[in-house]
Amino acid sequence: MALWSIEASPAENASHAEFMLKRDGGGRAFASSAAELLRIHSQRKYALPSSGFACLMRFIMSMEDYDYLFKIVLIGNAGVGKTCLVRRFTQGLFPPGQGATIGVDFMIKTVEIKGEKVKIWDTAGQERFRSITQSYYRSANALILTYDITCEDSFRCLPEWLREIEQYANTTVVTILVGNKIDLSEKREVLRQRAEDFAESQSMLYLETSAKESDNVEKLFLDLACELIREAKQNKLDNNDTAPMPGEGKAISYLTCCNIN
Ligand SMILES: Nc1nc2c(ncn2[C@@H]2O[C@H](COP(=O)(O)OP(=O)(O)OP(=O)(O)O)[C@@H](O)[C@H]2O)c(=O)[nH]1
Repeated sequence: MALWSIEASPAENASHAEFMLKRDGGGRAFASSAAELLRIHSQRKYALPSSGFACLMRFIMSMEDYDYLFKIVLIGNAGVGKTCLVRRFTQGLFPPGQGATIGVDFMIKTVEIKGEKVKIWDTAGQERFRSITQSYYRSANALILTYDITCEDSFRCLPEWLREIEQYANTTVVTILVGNKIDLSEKREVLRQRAEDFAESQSMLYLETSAKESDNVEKLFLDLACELIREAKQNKLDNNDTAPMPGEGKAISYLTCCNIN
């Protein structure tokens, strides 16, 4: 795996660049914002080592203006639509012919929720690269456990994913179960009631989405962000803390709806 390092400008001939991403053994890229840097990084399909990932996160936190930064990680079988959900939310598009994610894909979006600037950092990883993705969801504030409603197998694997969560994720992480691809309802293999029952048995909320038609995608991410803000504020009050850090959220047993505007 190639190793990347990050340097802040001024870098030579980088009039628009604030960030420079340098690859071990040659190769570099410039970006004018941390979000662009992440996009370049993910397009080039190289995974950062976990130390690099932590470094990148610290860098973003120090360089960009925000009130909160939340890391939301999507997990679930390959092909259930994790990357498409993230793309729909962060870029407002459904990429035609979305290829399998190599390693981990990062995307970042800043939203304003009730006057607070919130950065949501999404990652979606492929199951074949679990050793990489595990280190990424260790510091997650929220996990979106995703399956495909037209694929029984992806639903049957959920207990396996829950074991991973138990093993690797922060015990206080917020987890939500998502059944994606509801635009393909004629091909549905997993009844909604069955999924709701399963989610309830695991104390998770349940939501059905379509990355393709954009159904419930905004709701999914923004409701999660709302709840994470609420928890972060509560933590701050409890601990007299100054800044909410990724992975420091407290247990949340359910999500509350809130108006975004
Ligand atoms: N009809 C429909 N197709 C979808 C939807 N979401 C994703 N897809 C398709 O499902 C396939 C897999 O989507 P991805 O987003 O790459 O799935 P993934 O879970 O990120 O897959 P990996 O990167 O391999 O882990 C692609 O062909 C998408 O076009 C959806 O909501 N509806």
